[in-house]
Amino acid sequence: MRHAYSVDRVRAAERALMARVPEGALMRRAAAGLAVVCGDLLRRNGRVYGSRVLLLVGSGDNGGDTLYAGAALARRGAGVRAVLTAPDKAHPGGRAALLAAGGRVTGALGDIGTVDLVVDGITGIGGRGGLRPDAERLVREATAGRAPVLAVDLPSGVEADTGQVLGPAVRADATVTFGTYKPGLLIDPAAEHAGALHLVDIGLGPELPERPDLEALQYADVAALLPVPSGESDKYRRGVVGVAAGSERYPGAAVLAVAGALHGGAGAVRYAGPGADAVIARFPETLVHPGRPSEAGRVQAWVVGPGLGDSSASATAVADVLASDVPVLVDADGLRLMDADAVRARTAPTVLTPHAGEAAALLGAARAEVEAGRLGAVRELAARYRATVLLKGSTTLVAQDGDAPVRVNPTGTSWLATAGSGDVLSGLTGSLLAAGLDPRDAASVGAYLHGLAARRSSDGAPVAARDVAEAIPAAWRDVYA
Ligand SMILES: NC(=O)C1=CN([C@@H]2O[C@H](COP(=O)(O)OP(=O)(O)OC[C@H]3O[C@@H](n4cnc5c(N)ncnc54)[C@H](O)[C@@H]3O)[C@@H](O)[C@H]2O)[C@@H](O)CC1
Ligand SMILES: Nc1ncnc2c1ncn2[C@@H]1O[C@H](COP(=O)(O)OP(=O)(O)O)[C@@H](O)[C@H]1O
Ligand SMILES: [K+]
Repeated sequence: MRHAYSVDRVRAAERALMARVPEGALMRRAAAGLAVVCGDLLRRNGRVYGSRVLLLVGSGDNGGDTLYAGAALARRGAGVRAVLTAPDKAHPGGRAALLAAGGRVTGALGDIGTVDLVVDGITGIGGRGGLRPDAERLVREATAGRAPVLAVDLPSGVEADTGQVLGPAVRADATVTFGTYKPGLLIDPAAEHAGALHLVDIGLGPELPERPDLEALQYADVAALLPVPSGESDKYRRGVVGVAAGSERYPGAAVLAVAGALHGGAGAVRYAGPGADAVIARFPETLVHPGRPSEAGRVQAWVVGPGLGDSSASATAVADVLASDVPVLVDADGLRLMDADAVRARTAPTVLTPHAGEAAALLGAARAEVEAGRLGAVRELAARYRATVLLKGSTTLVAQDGDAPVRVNPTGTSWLATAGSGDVLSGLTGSLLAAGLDPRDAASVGAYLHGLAARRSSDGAPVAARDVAEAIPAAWRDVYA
């Protein structure tokens, strides 16, 4: 599991650790780790000795880390120049170390044409509200060349706790972060500014609380959660998932949701609705019923919503499913048709899977607001609907009502932004629910496999939703291996 902690908790842990170690030890550890990554980057296109490194140094400890790392590079023969945003406030120890190692300190940027690496040490966890105008100008000019940009702790200007980008911010090729990930490194739009992530251990682990603010499943976590049949299993014990999706107008949504559901670990898929003929033509293994969900037979979880359209029959299907006593996943048109009180009154789990536009409609906000502040939006929805909420998009987040950490999905590709791929995800996730995963696990494992399947089937080229569904078994095998 990859964890992220908010700034307050990072600072509290740092205070506890600092009380136990010699003064300056943490900054030395951070700077040493930073210098190693700088060295690796420089060696990719040459070597450290004789290379030219430009440090952008702010007035806090983020600048201090950067100056000490610059000193280490200067000792290895790099030509290191530091531009200070506030010369009288730069970290005195770091500045002295750089000068003693033969580095230079200036107030002006000078020629950037020959620079091999730009290190952004303007702000870390102490930065707020985007870069100030003078820092913004410096960053713009310093990063106009071809040299890679490495951010220290965080790309300066992004919000560490939320992933918001409230003003101008550094765009880095890579970020070296200390002690633990911060939420902003994992959530777009800030995550897009961070590039490749490197975590440097400074000994903070034992001081951090057990429960992170954010977590990301890794291969091994997902493998441990996948429902795998045993000798005792039969199709009913593995769970039956019901799919209430599609309409005369959108029969394809029914087919795609069923395609996802067939690959999610349930033992059987029941389909209820007007797309029965289309479903059976494509997937003869489906148990179909042309009428309402409550008459379709017993299931262990329902998926309702994709392609339902607006008819009275679709409203009935949503109400039917919400009245059931099994876990329910509501997606797409179902999110519009559902009665909020009926959702809140449910005793079995409910999973809502909106994209940003649907989330905005549920919150009475603008879509852009949701996209800019995903973490706040997903938490708010989970609390309002007393549900598990999977917010789709460039960063998929899963939040549950209560204080469990929010999950951020590490897989996926922007090629997933294609019609129908959400239908596949809802079927897949519903199938995991029917197989017995708890709602938070089902949603995060569903998103993980879906993203991996998309990457596998895309491999850098456009994909269609059905390609994603077909690649789910390969993604499953990847994880399980
Ligand atoms: N606290 C610790 O024990 C450790 C901290 N470390 C480093 O220290 C950093 C935190 O240091 P600080 O708390 O001094 O804070 P920062 O260095 O992140 O930033 C604070 C400084 O930036 C200025 N600033 C704030 N917002 C700005 C903006 N929008 N534009 C331009 N300047 C702005 C402030 O005036 C302040 O002087 C971490 O990110 C990390 O890099 C590491 O050395 C590891 C140990
Ligand atoms: N920019 C993006 N980067 C990564 N994944 C994305 C992006 N945009 C959308 N997705 C993913 O693509 C899928 C689209 O789902 P959805 O919006 O419901 O589409 P549809 O309704 O057409 O099925 C979701 O899994 C979502 O997370
Ligand atoms: K920084």
